Amino acid sequence: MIRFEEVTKRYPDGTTAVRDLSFAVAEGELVTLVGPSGCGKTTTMMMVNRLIEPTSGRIFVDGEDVAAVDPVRLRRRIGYVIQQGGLFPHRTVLDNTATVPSLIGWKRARARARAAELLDLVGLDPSTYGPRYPDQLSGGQRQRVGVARALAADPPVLLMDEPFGAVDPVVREQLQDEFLRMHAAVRKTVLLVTHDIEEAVRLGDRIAVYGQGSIEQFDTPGAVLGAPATSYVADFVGADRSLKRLSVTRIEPSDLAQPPVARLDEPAARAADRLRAEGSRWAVVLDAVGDLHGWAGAGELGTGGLVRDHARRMNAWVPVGASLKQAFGEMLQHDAGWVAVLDGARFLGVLTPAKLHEALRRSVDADARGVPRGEVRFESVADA
Ligand SMILES: Nc1ncnc2c1ncn2[C@@H]1O[C@H](COP(=O)(O)OP(=O)(O)OP(=O)(O)O)[C@@H](O)[C@H]1O
Repeated sequence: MIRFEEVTKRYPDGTTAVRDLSFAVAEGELVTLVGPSGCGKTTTMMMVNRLIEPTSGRIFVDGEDVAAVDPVRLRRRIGYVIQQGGLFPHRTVLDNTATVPSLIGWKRARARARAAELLDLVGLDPSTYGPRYPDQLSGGQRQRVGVARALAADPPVLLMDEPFGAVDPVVREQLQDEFLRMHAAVRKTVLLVTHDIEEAVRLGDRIAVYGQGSIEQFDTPGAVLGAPATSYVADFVGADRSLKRLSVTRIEPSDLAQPPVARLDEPAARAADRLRAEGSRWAVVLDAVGDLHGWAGAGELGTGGLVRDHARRMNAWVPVGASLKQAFGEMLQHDAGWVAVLDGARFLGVLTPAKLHEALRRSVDADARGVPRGEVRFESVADA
């Protein structure tokens, strides 16, 4: 959808902002450009909508060389979000959001209806916020309006320059989550600039890590964190990259342990026999329809009665596909030695700290070798 071919930008004062840049962004893909200040990220982005012209090389959007497209027509097809939202201070939120549809000749009522729809999509009630002016909004709300405005004409491509940069970390994480949900629904091709590696990893399908004026590594978050291509990238992603990796590694069924399962209404002695046979000290307890209830220990089950007499509630669970970080968070929050992993309501297995560690190690190995995680085997301390 977006393709750079050997693009160089040299400013009149001799500064080379980017050198021989070649990369491509697939349709519907979200690529983050990350790197230290002054490395050329913004220059890269602004060449896509021709706010900056390259010195040499070519850039294609949807197969068309942008140099051959009228810049005004080009920008109508490309949404642009900048830090602080870049809103017009003297226009209401609704009119700000309706800017592009109005520019391309939509009737006022249609443009405003579309703007209201978009405000709703970014979590702002149009009847409350539509009539306000930008300075009557919080920083996070202004940024949402910026995103709504960029989406208003339904452009296939979205350029975002530090769109969540100007808010505190909590609001920032909220905005990122909302944006990811929205992106999953509307699936635009997105190029997003950030200097924050956490944000790059969290949002990007792939990440371009910039050195000075060129890309040092262009790969998935898992690969960048697990197998940095150069020592520069390793330094940039930081010594705690394994921790960051927790948030991008999704739980797969092959990661899970399968402890014995007992039903609430079965005789405890029968469950205790099963635990003994499997050499386990506890069982996961499911209710009559197979939903997670909690757990029960071998000792208590051995004293007879029904499983329900001994079962303890357990609320630590995550859906399959959640990140290892979420699973670890649940464990800590519930002070639990394991979390259940569910597919909808169906119990799939449990993640223990040892299994979590194993999943992390296998994902690093899988990325380095380019194979699926389920195929990676190794011995862990927990097996010994
Ligand atoms: N108009 C200009 N004239 C001369 N040099 C420029 C101009 N615009 C940018 N530069 C230089 O080009 C280099 C890349 O700038 P760019 O804005 O693309 O970096 P960036 O990675 O987006 O940085 P930041 O994260 O600080 O915004 C920098 O050295 C910058 O000083």
